[in-house]
This record gives sequence, structure tokens and C-alpha cells, in this order.
Amino acid sequence: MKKSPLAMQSTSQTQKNKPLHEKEALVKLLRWHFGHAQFRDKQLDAIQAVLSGRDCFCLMPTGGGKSMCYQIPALAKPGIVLVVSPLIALMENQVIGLKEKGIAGEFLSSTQTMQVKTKIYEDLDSGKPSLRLLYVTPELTATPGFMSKLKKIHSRGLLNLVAIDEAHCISSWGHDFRPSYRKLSSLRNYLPDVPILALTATAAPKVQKDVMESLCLQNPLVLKSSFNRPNLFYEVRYKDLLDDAYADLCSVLKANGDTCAIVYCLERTTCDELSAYLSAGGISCAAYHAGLNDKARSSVLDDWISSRKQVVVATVAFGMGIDRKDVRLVCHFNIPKSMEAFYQESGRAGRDQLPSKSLLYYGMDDRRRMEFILSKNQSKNSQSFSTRERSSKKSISDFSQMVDYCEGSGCRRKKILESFGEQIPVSLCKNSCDACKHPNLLAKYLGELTSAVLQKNHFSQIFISSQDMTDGGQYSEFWNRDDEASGSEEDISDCDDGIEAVKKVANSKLSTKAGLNERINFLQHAEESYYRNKISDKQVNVMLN
Ligand SMILES: Nc1ncnc2c1ncn2[C@@H]1O[C@H](COP(=O)(O)OP(=O)(O)OP(=O)(O)O)[C@@H](O)[C@H]1O
Repeated sequence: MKKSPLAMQSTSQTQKNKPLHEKEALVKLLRWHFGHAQFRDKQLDAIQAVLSGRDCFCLMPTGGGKSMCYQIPALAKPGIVLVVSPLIALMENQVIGLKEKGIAGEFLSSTQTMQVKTKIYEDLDSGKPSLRLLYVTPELTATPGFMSKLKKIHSRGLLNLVAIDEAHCISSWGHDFRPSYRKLSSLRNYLPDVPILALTATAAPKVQKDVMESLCLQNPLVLKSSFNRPNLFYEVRYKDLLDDAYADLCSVLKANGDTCAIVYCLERTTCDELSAYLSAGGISCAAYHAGLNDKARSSVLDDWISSRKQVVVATVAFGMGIDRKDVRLVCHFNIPKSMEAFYQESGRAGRDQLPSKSLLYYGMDDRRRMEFILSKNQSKNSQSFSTRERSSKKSISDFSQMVDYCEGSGCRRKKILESFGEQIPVSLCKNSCDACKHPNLLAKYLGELTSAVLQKNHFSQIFISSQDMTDGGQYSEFWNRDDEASGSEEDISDCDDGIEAVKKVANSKLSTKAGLNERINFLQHAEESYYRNKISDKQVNVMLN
């Protein structure tokens, strides 16, 4: 049902003296237009700050309700709120949602007809625009023509707020850097006294700082919600211990009925293969990646959004703007490149706050492949040595957090939150990760994983990559050396009983307590010492005590 706007401005004397951002009045707007009983967490603080003219940096997890922080201010006083958004699909969705509620929202993009655009511009020029929310791309915002239009609107006192959605796109430290966002730095110069609201679900402190500086926020109210997603259950499964990861995922999806899911894969071919496999298994499923043409992609997206398809097997191209709230499972079929990317992607599950799951399939081959990709990116990105070094160090340390998430034995939730600088007691998890729920089982798996890794002779490969990761030296040569190294290592192992004895002792010493990383480090150390110094298994025993 469409609703007529609820008038916020009253001319009566008593009302005149009341601030527009009074709590009861804002709650009334929330209930009237959106049907929600109360504001969530930091929403009210953000709304009151921007209504009083103050800049605000608002950090809320995915599905936290960031949109309300600019939609309510747009309804609280005459004039418009400009919303900068990175994706046309995102803008379109929001505008459709607003119109359904009878709220005057529009977006400007290259996809619109001249007729629609002219109508919007005429409304803006009219001196009394009926528009409340105008969504634009960062590219358009920064053009001189559009900026001068904004200045005109502002000179008439009608530009109430500039909201920057997905504000982390401005930071080259972030996982979704968009060069066009950089142009938004000029907003403050052009519109010095219009409050800016930066919104993001990005947790990395470095990115947060960068966003605030880049947008030149002045004394902003900084609001940070917890990143904990209590309705998500976190689980890791180990590919090296499974007979068939495709079959395993197929049974997970089947066990959950006709559930809505996103499966992220590293490569397009895996998307196609896995999607075909799941479809053959009777799952309503489609692949989505940048190798498909625009038409095919938008048809997959449409089918999924409208529930004609339940599962999308996709690369990370299936990203921001994915607006289905009932995603019950986000599966990473390959390890993501960083905790930040993992958090964003897994966060697409359960945006309706209902119980949902994040499932990651971890494999040692995937780990090595990702290390290779990160090293390749580093060599491609050849601006200057220091930039390369900075970006390489960052990628490597970002990825090592992800490896620790998979290979360590502690609470997964705690690891996620701690990687974003949030300290939490383990009790917060309430057994909603596999590590807390089944610690013994996980310890068993990690023990088996170590053995499987050693059996498959991944040992020497991990050794090479870990060492290169720590000294940052010959990282990019890892793959070139890999074949040779594993070949020669195998030769030595095959004919050398000493090293087998050393490995056995080291393994037995560590299998109960240590995490996989720790074990591998010990084993590396033992193996290296053996070859260098020919120490005995007894000496290894002493060394590891
Ligand atoms: N105060 C509230 N009470 C109840 N539901 C709310 C409230 N505020 C927002 N919501 C609902 O929460 C859901 C998520 O809101 P929204 O899309 O704004 O989140 P978001 O933080 O922008 O998420 P994302 O980062 O995924 O875009 C929506 O369905 C919205 O209607």
C-alpha cells in the first residue's frame, strides 16, 4: 500500500522550536513508511547526526540497515538526499523498493532514457523538487555539469545530505576499490557545508581511516556496530579428507531442501562444472561469471532474484548488489583471498536475520593456487618497488589470516572478529561454529589433514611457500621451483629412512595439541635440520619438547 508522506514540518509555534531530529518524530516516520517498530543499534545516532548537519561515518555489518540512515533523513525535511552508489542494480533495487512505499526516489544512470533523465532534471530545477532521494553513480557525481547542478540545488537550501554507500570503494586498501570513487574527494570542496554520511560494512581499520580522510569528513560522528553476525553458523570442510567435494556439497544442498544458496568458486571452469554437476543432481542451479555475456548473466540474476533458481555457482563477479535476503547458505568452494572478502561474501547469507550458514571447503591445492595468484598479481602490479612491496605484504598477511581461519582449531567467529580488531569472549559464539560445537571432531580432522598433506607430499611445497611468504623474497618463483623441488624431495624421501623417522616422531609429538600451521612449522624445522645437520629422530624429539 502506498502511503502519503508524513509531514514533518509544522508551522505551529510549539513544533517550530522542536528539533527535527527528535526521536519520537523519527520513530513515527520509521513506522509509517517502513513498518519497523524501532531503530536498530546505531541507526538513530547516525540519523540525528546528519540531520543536525554533522558528518558521520557509519560502519554496520551487511544487512545491518544502513539504508535507513539516509532514507529517514530524506523524509524528515524538505529537499533532497543524494545517494552515491557503486552499482546500477543496487540503485534500481532501492528505487523500486522506495516507490513501492510511496517515497519519491529516482536514480540517474547511463541505462536510463533521455526522457526519464530530463524529467528528473526538470524536477531538480523546479525550485521545489518532489524528489526525496536521488541515487547516482560516483562517475556522474564528479562531472562538472552534475556538480554545478548540485551547487544550484544547494544554493536554494535543498541539498540536505550526501550519502556515500559502500564507501570502502574509495580506498585502495579495500577489497572493492573503485577508482571512480576517488573523485568523490572533491565533494567537500564543492559543497563545504553539506553533511556527508559515509556508509560501509568494511571492517578493516586501515580502510576506515582512509575513507574518512579521502572524503575529508570534518569531526565526523564515528559509529561502529559489532561485526558479529549471530545468525550465521561458520563451518570449514577439508577437501583433502573428502572423497568427493562436489558430491559432499550436493548432499549439503539437498539436505537443506530447496534452499537459496550462493556457491563461490575461484575459477569460471569450476563454476560451470560444479553447476552442471549440481543440476544433474536435481538442484535448481546456474553458473554466473564474467565469461558469460551480459544477457546470460542478467538472466541468471533475474532467475535467482525471483526464486526461479535457488543456487548460483559464481565467481566473485557475483558481488555487491546481490539483494536477496533469504540466502540460507553461502559456500566458498575455494578459499577466498582475505578475511575481508570472506566476511563480505559470507555475509550475503541471512540478511533477513534468520539462521543461515557459511561453509568453506578448504584444500591445500587451493591454498597454493591462491598463493600463486597473489604472487602473480604482485608482479603484474608494477608501479614502483615500494608500492609492489606494500601490496604484496598486505595480500600475504591478509591471506595468512584466511589460512589460519581454516587450519587453526579455535573459534571461527572469534577469528573473524579479531581480524577486524574486535575482541570478544568465545562464549559469544554460542556454539555456532564447528570449532566450538565439535572441538574434538575438528582436532581429529586437523590431525588427519596433517597426515594427508604429508602423504601427498605437499610438505616441501608448503615449506617453500611459507618461507617465501615470511621473507617476501622469491615468492613469485614458487611455481617455477615447485616441480623441481617436489621431484627432488621425493627422491630423497624415497631412499632416506632417516627423514621418515624424523617426520614420524615430529608428527606424533604434535598431533594432539598444535594447530596445522604450528605442526607444519615444526615439521619443516625438523626436516630442514635433518637435511642440514643430519640430526637424528632422538634429537628431533628433544628439539620439539
Ligand atoms: N530498524 C529496523 N527494524 C527492522 N528491520 C530493519 C530496520 N532497519 C532496516 N531493516 C531491514 O534490514 C534489512 C537490511 O537493510 P539494508 O538493506 O539497509 O541493510 P544494509 O546495511 O544496507 O545491508 P547491505 O550491506 O547488505 O547492503 C532490510 O530488509 C531492512 O528493511
